[in-house]
Amino acid sequence: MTPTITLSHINKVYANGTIALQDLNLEIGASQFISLVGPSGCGKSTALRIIAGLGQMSSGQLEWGQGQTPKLAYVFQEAALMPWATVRDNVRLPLTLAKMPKREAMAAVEESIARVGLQGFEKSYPRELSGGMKMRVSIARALVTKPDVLLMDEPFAALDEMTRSRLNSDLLSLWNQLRWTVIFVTHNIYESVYLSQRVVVMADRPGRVVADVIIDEPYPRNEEFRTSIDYNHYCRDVSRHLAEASLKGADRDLPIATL
Ligand SMILES: Nc1ncnc2c1ncn2[C@@H]1O[C@H](COP(=O)(O)OP(=O)(O)OP(=O)(O)O)[C@@H](O)[C@H]1O
Repeated sequence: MTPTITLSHINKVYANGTIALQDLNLEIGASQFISLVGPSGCGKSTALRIIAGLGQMSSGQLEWGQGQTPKLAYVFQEAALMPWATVRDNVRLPLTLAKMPKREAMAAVEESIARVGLQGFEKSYPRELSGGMKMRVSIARALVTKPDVLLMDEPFAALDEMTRSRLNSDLLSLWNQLRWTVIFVTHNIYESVYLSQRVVVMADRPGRVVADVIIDEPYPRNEEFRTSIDYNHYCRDVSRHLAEASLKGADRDLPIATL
C-alpha cells in the first residue's frame, strides 16, 4: 500500500559539523509525484537518503502513513550495473540478494524488463547498451521488488536531452499505471515541472524548504503540455524561487561587512 510520508523538524549535522538540513518539514501524499530542486549542496540527497534509511537524521521525525515502512527503491544518477552480468541478471540482483529462488524471480524480472521497454536485450551486457538503456535497466532493477515508494536522485542528469525527454515520458506512463509515491531529485526545472504534481524548492545552509509549487495539470502529460503557456509559467515560477534560494546561499558567502 502506498503510504503518506511526513518529515517533521528534520535536522542533519554531519560529523565534520556541516549542517546539511535544518528544520526540514515536508508532507508527501500517497502516490504523489514530487520533485526536490535546489542549489547544489542544499541537502536534497541527504533528505532522500534519510527517507531511504540510508542515512540517519540528527533529530526530527519521519513517519509513514500506514505505520510501517513501505517497500522502497532507490535509483541513482549512475546506473551502477554489474559489467559482467547480463541485463536479466542485473535486474534480478535485488531478488537474488533477497534469496528468492531463480524460477520464482524470473516472472518479476521479465515483467520489469518489459515495463522499461528492453525486451530483446535480456542477454545483453552493459557495455553493449547506450546510456539511456543502462538507466532503463537501473529502473527495471528498482521496479523488480514492486516498490511502494521510488526515490530517484538525479537519475537522468547524465543523459542527452532527447533521451532524458523520452525517459521522462516513459517514467510518467509507468507512474500512471503503478502509482508509486515518487520523490525525484533534479537540477532541471523543466524536467521537474513536466513530471511532478509538486515542485519543492530547497535553499541551502541550512537546507530547508523555501517553496512548494503545485503543478496543477492533469495526467497524462505530453508534448502539448511541454509547449504550453502554462508550462512556461510554472517553469518561470520555479526558476524565480530557485534564484531566490540560490541568492540566500550566495549572500551568506559574502564577508559580513558587505551584508
Ligand atoms: N558524508 C558527508 N560528510 C560531511 N558532509 C557531507 C556529507 N555528505 C554531504 N555533505 C554535505 O552536506 C551538504 C548537503 O549535501 P547533499 O549532497 O545532500 O546536497 P545536494 O543538494 O544533494 O547537492 P547536489 O545537488 O550537488 O547533489 C553539502 O554541504 C555537502 O557537502
